[in-house]
Amino acid sequence: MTSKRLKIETRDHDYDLLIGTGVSNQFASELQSLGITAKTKILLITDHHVAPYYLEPVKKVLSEFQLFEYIVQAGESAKSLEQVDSIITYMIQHGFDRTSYILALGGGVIGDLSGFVASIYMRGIRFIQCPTTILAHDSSIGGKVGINHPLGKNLIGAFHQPSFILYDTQFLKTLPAKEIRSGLAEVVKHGLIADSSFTHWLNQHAESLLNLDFEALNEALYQGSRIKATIVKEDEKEQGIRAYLNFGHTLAHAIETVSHYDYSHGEAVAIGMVFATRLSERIGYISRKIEDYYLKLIERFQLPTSIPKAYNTEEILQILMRDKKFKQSQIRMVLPIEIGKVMIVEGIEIDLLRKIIEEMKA
Ligand SMILES: NC(=O)c1ccc[n+]([C@@H]2O[C@H](COP(=O)([O-])OP(=O)(O)OC[C@H]3O[C@@H](n4cnc5c(N)ncnc54)[C@H](O)[C@@H]3O)[C@@H](O)[C@H]2O)c1
Ligand SMILES: O=C(O)C(=O)C[C@@H](O)[C@H](O)[C@H](O)COP(=O)(O)O
Ligand SMILES: [Zn+2]
Repeated sequence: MTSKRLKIETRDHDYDLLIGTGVSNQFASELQSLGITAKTKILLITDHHVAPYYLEPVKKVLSEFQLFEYIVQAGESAKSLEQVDSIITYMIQHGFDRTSYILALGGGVIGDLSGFVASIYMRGIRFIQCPTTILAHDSSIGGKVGINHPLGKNLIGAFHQPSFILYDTQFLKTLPAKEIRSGLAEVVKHGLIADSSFTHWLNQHAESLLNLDFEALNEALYQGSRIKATIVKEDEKEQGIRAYLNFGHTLAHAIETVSHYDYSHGEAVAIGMVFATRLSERIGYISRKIEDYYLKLIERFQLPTSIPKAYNTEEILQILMRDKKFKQSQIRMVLPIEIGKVMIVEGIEIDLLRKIIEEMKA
């Protein structure tokens, strides 16, 4: 595909997402147009899986800038206060100031961690997202940045919008199969919450997407990003419809925590979407036929749809009760009402959640 540009509009500032196979060769000129000069310090943050593939190529295209690098251990454990502390110490020691930038080169973990550091370093500096996973088409847009607490996922964070997103889909060619499937779960989520024709398109293109057919992939990532950008524009701080982007996440975050992150985020979201769909059918918002359509779609992407028997239901429920969508202990969830449409439902009975969790332990 030729590259595409999408404007992300937020109250704080607008910024561009530049997406396409090979767009990293435009990286330097894009940074210049943001006003970044050779005097600006840029801290490249990446992880130890991504670094061997892409750190040197990115440093090469950005060689005219004053680059520093910080490599963290790959995986969810990097989203921790200890990691934030070490990066901030490095930045202070290396003279980073309020004109400096952070560049997040990696998946959602690196984007969330780097963005969080940017949001608090000297009360906030600018940052750039350079996503390297399919999933990060979601995490790089919209400014939700943060880290985990041992008691739960993403419980510490901020809203801090990036200044620019450069998404070179060529970087996806080294993704392990598990991460391809995981990222596609969030693409499917974008279809299911907002666009029935995109959902049907995804159903037809599951195989090409799983095989990293770049034409299909670029299209899917652009459409998913467009859906996310539209929602973020309308409700940047999640006062209303931004919660739709949380479809599947109420249970997902609990599954990730209970599994000690053995389940990837996208896998857990897949289980969570099946859970929310089943709940919606039980309450009577959707038919069994639509429930089946959702289940089959998620299965087509080779994603998990059940909960391991060994997981303790009461522990899952306890973690789930800390969901950020709940208000004054009232259970609020995003449930599907037709293909491509969801709504927020309040006052769900905990016993019904318990029953469905038990049923899903196939
Ligand atoms: N802020 C948001 O709006 C938002 C949205 C969705 C998810 N998230 C967060 O994103 C995180 C999940 O992101 P993720 O799935 O990208 O996980 P990740 O960043 O852990 O990446 C997954 C794995 O793939 C490796 N990897 C990354 N790019 C690679 C490449 N090009 N080639 C080979 N290996 C590569 C990583 O090292 C890691 O091992 C979760 O913490 C989730 O909570 C945030
Ligand atoms: O951007 C959003 O809003 C989302 O909910 C996107 C989700 O895919 C993402 O996993 C997000 O980090 C979840 O947010 P949280 O507020 O429930 O932690
Ligand atoms: Zn998510």
